[in-house]
Amino acid sequence: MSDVPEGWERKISRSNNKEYFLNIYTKESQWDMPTAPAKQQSATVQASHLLVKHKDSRRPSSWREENITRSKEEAIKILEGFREQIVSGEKQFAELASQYSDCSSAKRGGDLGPFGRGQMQKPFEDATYSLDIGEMSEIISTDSGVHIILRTA
Ligand SMILES: Cn1nc(-c2ccccc2)cc1C(=O)N[C@H](Cc1nc2ccccc2[nH]1)C(=O)O
Repeated sequence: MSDVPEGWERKISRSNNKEYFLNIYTKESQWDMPTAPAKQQSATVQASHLLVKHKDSRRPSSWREENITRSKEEAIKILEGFREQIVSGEKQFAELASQYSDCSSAKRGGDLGPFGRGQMQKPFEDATYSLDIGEMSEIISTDSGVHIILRTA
């Protein structure tokens, strides 16, 4: 049986008895035989966010409010309040995101799913990639509004 490149482990799927390959560093798996040593950093990250839009947002409208007129300063104050409630443990991130986020991901507790570099607005991408898993960002600003980000994977 041919060996696998460095960092990969051969496994047998319990669901269909087929062979698959596990990256021992990132715990990502694939069906195809790897042809190179396993990458030690995952290409994608996963995060949830709570977005508060303002009148200068790229699209000053959301599922919560048809016409958003608050100023950026007001949006930051609102978001600071949410961040304090999360840091104190009074509220959970997903609870506040689902109720107050101006992003349509609110319906998933703010979860954006996995994404790689080049997919999200740069300030958002850089902030997420600089977080450790489980860490919450300070308030960051994009063309969409102001956000707090919780990195989840
Ligand atoms: C990037 N993205 N993913 C979703 C999403 C993901 C999962 C389930 C439902 C919606 C919504 C969006 C999105 O761009 N939403 C925009 C607001 C917004 N702008 C963002 C900029 C960066 C990251 C997330 C952002 N979300 C909107 O609703 O006006």
